[in-house]
Formats: sequence, structure tokens, C-alpha cells
Amino acid sequence: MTQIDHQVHSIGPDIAGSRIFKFIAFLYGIAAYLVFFVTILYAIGFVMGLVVPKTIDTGTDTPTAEAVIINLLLMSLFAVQHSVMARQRFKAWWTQFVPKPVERSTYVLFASLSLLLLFWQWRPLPTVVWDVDNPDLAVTLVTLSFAGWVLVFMSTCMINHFELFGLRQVTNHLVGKKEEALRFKTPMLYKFVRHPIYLGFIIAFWAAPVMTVGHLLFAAVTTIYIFVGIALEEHDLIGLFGDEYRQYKQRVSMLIPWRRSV
Ligand SMILES: C[S@@+](CC[C@H](N)C(=O)[O-])C[C@H]1O[C@@H](n2cnc3c(N)ncnc32)[C@H](O)[C@@H]1O
Repeated sequence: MTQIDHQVHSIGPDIAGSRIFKFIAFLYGIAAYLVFFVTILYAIGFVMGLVVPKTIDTGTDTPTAEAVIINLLLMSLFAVQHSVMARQRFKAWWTQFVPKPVERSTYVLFASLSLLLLFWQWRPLPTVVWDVDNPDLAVTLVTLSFAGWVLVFMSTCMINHFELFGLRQVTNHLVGKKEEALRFKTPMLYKFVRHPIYLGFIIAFWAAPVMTVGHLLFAAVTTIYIFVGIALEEHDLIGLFGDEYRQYKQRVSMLIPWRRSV
């Protein structure tokens, strides 16, 4: 090998390789985000019973006990995947195998896939628990549910939508910008409640003019899961931000915008 050959061999493939990797990582991040975006749009239709082919109240007829077990297993799979993969210790472990710039995108992709599985395999439990007759009240509930989804979307933008869903990480990696550490923020709604995204989900799931047993099971279990998720998330946030987060907890309530912290 000549000296020039040696230089081309040792510099060229390295640069090309890392550029190609950065570009592939970027495309992967975009693909994961698109899968998430389709999933969240489908979730709105699934929960509200609008537009999509398979909703919370449609699907294979299944005996009640079997349907409850299958639905609980589907929700548990999402909860375990979502909670375990979000923990700092898990992240430290699996970034030995998954490159750091695509860690968040991979988390988002797995969460979306487990939700799509839930939508696909969900068994309806069609017995009606409540059915609002009054048309004004029914419209109010549908509007409230939409407002819940809007609250979710707006709150992700307040805290940093592109970081939450991994796009910022792959973009910074592509342009060679150093990844910043997570910063504690209390923008807009976060001054009134600590968890506006979760509040939005609770509103979206419960505000239904027709509530079936299946929908009620979904709303109740996801609400319980949100409280467990909050406890885990706040434990991590105190680990990261210490007294700053403790004081925030004292000052700002968890979900209902009044001044006490619970
Ligand atoms: C799905 S978001 C939910 C945020 C919040 N719990 C909510 O309901 O609006 C979860 C991520 O937000 C981050 N997070 C939560 N509160 C935060 C804050 N005040 N400042 C910065 N990051 C925050 C957590 O570290 C976690 O990675």
C-alpha cells in the first residue's frame, strides 16, 4: 500500500462511514416520528370512535372475561415498555447497544408499536355504562375530549416537542451539534400544573358522551397508570434536578390547577 493509498484508506472510509451513519440515524429518527404521528392520530380516532376502521368499541366479539384479560395484557405491555424504557438506569444500560443519538427515537418507535398492537388486538366490551341524551351536553363532552388532545399537543410544544420525540437528538447529531443535558423548565401551563400532558390524556379519555365498559376499562386503567408514571417520573426528576424540583412540587399542583401540590 502506497502512502497516499494508506491515507485515503484511513481517512476516507471513516468520514464517509460516520456521515452515512449520521444520515441513516436522521432518517430513522424521521421514520420513528412519522410512526408516532400516525399512531397518535389513530389514537384520537380509536378513543373517540371517529373515522378509523377499528375503534375502542369495535372488533372481534370475545367472551367478557377473555376480553378483559386480553385488554389488560395489552395495556400492561404498553405500561411496562413505556415505564421501563424511560428509566435512567435502563437508558444507561441499553445505550451500550443502541447509539445514543437514536435512543429517544427507538423509545418512541417501541411505544408507538405497542400502542398500534393495542389498537389492533383490543376487544370491545360494548355494554353501555352511560349514554348522554342531552345533545348540548353530548357536544360539550366531545369538545372537551378534543380539548384534551389539543392540551396534550400544546403541552408537548411548551416543554419541547422535538426533543420529546427524538427529532432534536438526530438533527443535532446530523449537523454535529453537541447534545445539551435535559433542562428543567416551567413554561406557560407548567406554571399551573406539573403534568399538563397527562391531564390532557385524562380529559380526552373520560369525556365521552357514550361510555361503554370497554372504554371505561381503558380510561380507568390508563388513569391509574398515569399516576404510577407520575410517581416514577418525579422520582427521576428529583434525582436530576434535586431541590429545584422539590420546590416546584411544593408550589405547583400535580394535575388540577389549584395551588396545593397534590
Ligand atoms: C411525556 S413527557 C410528560 C411531561 C409531564 N409529565 C407532563 O405531563 O406534561 C415526559 C418527559 O418530560 C420530562 N419532564 C417532565 N417535566 C419536566 C419539566 N418541568 N422540565 C423539563 N422536563 C420535564 C421528563 O423528564 C420526561 O422525559
